[in-house]
Amino acid sequence: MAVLRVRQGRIRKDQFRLALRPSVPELLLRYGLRYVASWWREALAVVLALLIYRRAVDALGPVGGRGLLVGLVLVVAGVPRLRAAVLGWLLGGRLRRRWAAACRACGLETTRHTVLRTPRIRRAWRGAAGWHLRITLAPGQSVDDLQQAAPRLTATLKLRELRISPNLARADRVGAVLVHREVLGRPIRADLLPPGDPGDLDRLPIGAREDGTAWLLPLRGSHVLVAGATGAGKGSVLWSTIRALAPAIRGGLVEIWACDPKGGMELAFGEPLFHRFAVDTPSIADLLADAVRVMNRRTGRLRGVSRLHKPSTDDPLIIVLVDEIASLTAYVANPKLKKQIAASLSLLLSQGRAPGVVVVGAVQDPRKEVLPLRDLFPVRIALRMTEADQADMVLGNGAHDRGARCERIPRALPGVGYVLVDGDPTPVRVRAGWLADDDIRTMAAHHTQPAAQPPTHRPATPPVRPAALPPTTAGQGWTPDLTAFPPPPVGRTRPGAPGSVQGGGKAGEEDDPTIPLRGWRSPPPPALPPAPPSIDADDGSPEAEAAWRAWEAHFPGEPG
Ligand SMILES: Nc1ncnc2c1ncn2[C@@H]1O[C@H](COP(=O)(O)OP(=O)(O)OP(=O)(O)O)[C@@H](O)[C@H]1O
Repeated sequence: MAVLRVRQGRIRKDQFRLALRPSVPELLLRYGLRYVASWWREALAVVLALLIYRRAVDALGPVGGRGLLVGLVLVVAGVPRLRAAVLGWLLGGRLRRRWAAACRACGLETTRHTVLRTPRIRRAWRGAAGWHLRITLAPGQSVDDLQQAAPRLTATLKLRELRISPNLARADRVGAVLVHREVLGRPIRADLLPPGDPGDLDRLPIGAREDGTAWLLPLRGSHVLVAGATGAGKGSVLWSTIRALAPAIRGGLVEIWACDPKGGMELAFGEPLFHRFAVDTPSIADLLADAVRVMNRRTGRLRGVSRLHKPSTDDPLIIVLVDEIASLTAYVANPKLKKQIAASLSLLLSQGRAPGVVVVGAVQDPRKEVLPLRDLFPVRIALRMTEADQADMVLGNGAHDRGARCERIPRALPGVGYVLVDGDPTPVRVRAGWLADDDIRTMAAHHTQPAAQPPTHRPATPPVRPAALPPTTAGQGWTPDLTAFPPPPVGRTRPGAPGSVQGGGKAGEEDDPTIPLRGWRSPPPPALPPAPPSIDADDGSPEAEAAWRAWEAHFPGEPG
């Protein structure tokens, strides 16, 4: 600080001097003020505690006073919200000091009116994974400056991760999450998640979020894309979704039309849950063509009546579930089939949301060349990726900078990924529930479809013996009572033998995972319908109409 001294009212060259060194009182004042500004919260807390103690001693005596103080501390420590508020208030001061020092060290300091400024924490609260901040940028800064400095700030503040997200309403404000610990480190048992409500398909509980709340997937009126490298846990997202849908499947409100282009390796052991199941390219093409036809009919029926299909037992929500969707869009060798599949998928993705034909797809490689329809999925989940730019391909531009560091998710954490929730641009870290093979077997045995359905290919396994269904009250929060359906006895039998249901797990992971159903004789397999006409042939000609009528004769329950 420079002090200008003027003598005799006029400034002359030899009549003033600059005091370049601060005086002792100045130093005392400066550091005293800084100390008070830094520690005033702690000091205030001590003063308040002493005041309360003195008052309590006056009123209740020394023992009563101490008891009251201890009681107060216990109440604050015992009530999580109170504890978080008090700790947040107390530690917030120290956090602000550390943050300001880190910003200075990382060059995030600007000068205004000779005052040095750093991005300022306006609000801070502690979450399960670390601190959540609301920050006001210093003059002359933008959110990009903070995002560029994020790796340096992460190291300076000794964090696991730092996520910076812009505030869409004000350019000078940003949100930040200082992640200190991995809260999704342990697998989440899907059977411990809340069961899906058959009436609420907008919020399916399929895992947990980093803040400890349930990860809810909106499915009705949407399409969902799950992207991740091999072994990233895409299967667990698909199975958790099926688990959450199981009560609705059983209640007849949802039909799953499953396609497993990998020859049934991933989905085959949930086959009893599926309304239709296809494992080879021609039958998948037929399944998708049929989904397009149902969608077109529904669109015609709903036109002018409703803008969003409401699932009912007569008109269920159809979920076209595709594992490794790139096998259908990029790796099909037959050009005609490839074209037909591409046409069906584009129609379903562009028009299927409103009439209740929803696509849920998994993909390893999210590049546009592999999945040109990527942008037609409104809900996207990015699991572990191999390259940094793939997070942006899935979640949108800038997602990686805002914290979706998918390439840094450890291999040891399958099922962990990032999603965007409720239009918030900050990616939320999530982990899908994990269903062991036995859980999938039990679920498949307990939640079979209400009625046998015409399959697109001859089922590899006989249907599970049907259990008596409890009365369902669709849409009124019915939850399945699993205790009413004891699991079938588990034992060893020849895989694929009559009277056995193929077990779960990836093929080859378990040597003989089968469930024998003693005394149960397989019913004869249902008559196979003729091959469906291709959608290219649906040109309104009498021949095409006749072909479709022959095909539809096999589906008496199909809404016309
Ligand atoms: N949510 C999860 N929690 C715990 N473990 C999981 C989870 N998801 C997957 N795993 C484990 O990771 C392994 C690989 O998962 P999964 O088969 O679902 O990956 P994927 O992405 O579908 O791989 P691929 O594309 O090769 O089929 C599983 O066998 C399982 O052991």
